[in-house]
Amino acid sequence: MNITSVFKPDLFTGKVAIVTGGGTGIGAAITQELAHLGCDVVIASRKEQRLKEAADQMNANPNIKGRITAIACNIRQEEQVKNLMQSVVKEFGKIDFLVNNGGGQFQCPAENISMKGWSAVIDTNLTGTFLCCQHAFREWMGANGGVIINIVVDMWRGFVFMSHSGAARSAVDNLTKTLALEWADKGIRINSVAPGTIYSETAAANYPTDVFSASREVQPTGRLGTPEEVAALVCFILSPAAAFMTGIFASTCSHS
Ligand SMILES: CCCCC/C=C/C(=O)SCCNC(=O)CCNC(=O)[C@H](O)C(C)(C)COP(=O)(O)OP(=O)(O)OC[C@H]1O[C@@H](n2cnc3c(N)ncnc32)[C@H](O)[C@@H]1OP(=O)(O)O
Ligand SMILES: NC(=O)C1=CN([C@@H]2O[C@H](COP(=O)(O)OP(=O)(O)OC[C@H]3O[C@@H](n4cnc5c(N)ncnc54)[C@H](OP(=O)(O)O)[C@@H]3O)[C@@H](O)[C@H]2O)C=CC1
Repeated sequence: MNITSVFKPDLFTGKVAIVTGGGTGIGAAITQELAHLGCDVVIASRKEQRLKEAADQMNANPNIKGRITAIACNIRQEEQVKNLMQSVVKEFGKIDFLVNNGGGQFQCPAENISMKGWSAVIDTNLTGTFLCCQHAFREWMGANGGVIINIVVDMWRGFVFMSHSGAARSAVDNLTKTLALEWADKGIRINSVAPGTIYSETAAANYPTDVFSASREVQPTGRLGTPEEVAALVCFILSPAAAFMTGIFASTCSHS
């Protein structure tokens, strides 16, 4: 994977981040960029073997200065989220950054979505994000401050055939705004970021048809975005350059 850093090489030296879904696609690019800038990163998701292999592969990159550690966690399970936050504080002594990137959905017309499928998407994207924010607050950030980024989608004009995800992400954006207000006096900044339409092998594997190629022509840039371009925006918001930015929705591209 490429690293496209435009920041100072030691920007995040000494910092500790958690990136959910940090072993694949956009999450892996965020992880690599953070580690390139000196941050220790804990990546967390369900598929432990794939997660560990991703961490090993990224740690083998000679351009990485931070250490990348894998901890299995299903963000839908509160005990696993609590364990993730407690393990990171125990091993690294703090949590400076939390990037709630783990999530996703399947395409299905609204009238055909089963209750189980609806719940899986809401529990992953809304409740999972809430649990990660809440337990990061309880275990570290409430007493020490920090920066949180919630990865959402550009759902403002609807999210066709992904009504469950559009509803969950819109709720996450509102949650972001509320937490920004509730937690500002604790030194916590929290913003949401919507990637434009970003191709990666793992993202594409979730769709039966080539939805990414199909959406290329409606992009104002005439091309899809890259995971590295989302990582650059995330690193900007985590950095002191965005110290006055909280409760904001930002996107790498408004047409998805
Ligand atoms: C225009 C181009 C797209 C641009 C925007 C791109 C946005 C992106 O987000 S790309 C990233 C895509 N990555 C992912 O979505 C990864 C994560 N996704 C998932 O893990 C699943 O989609 C999940 C959110 C549904 C969670 O999966 P899991 O907990 O493993 O649940 P199951 O697979 O067991 O499914 C539970 C339940 O959900 C229903 N269901 C699942 N897939 C489909 C489907 N393709 N069609 C219809 N219904 C589906 C179904 O009811 C499942 O239960 P069972 O029937 O018992 O299997
Ligand atoms: N690619 C795109 O165009 C866009 C992507 N997004 C969002 O960006 C984020 C990253 O997507 P992208 O990199 O493209 O796709 P990927 O499919 O590569 O990434 C999804 C990640 O989420 C993790 N994940 C899913 N469910 C859970 C769970 N219950 N607990 C913990 N981790 C979980 C997966 O790991 P595991 O399976 O091991 O749990 C995987 O690493 C997602 O939230 C996605 O919806 C938003 C807009 C556009």
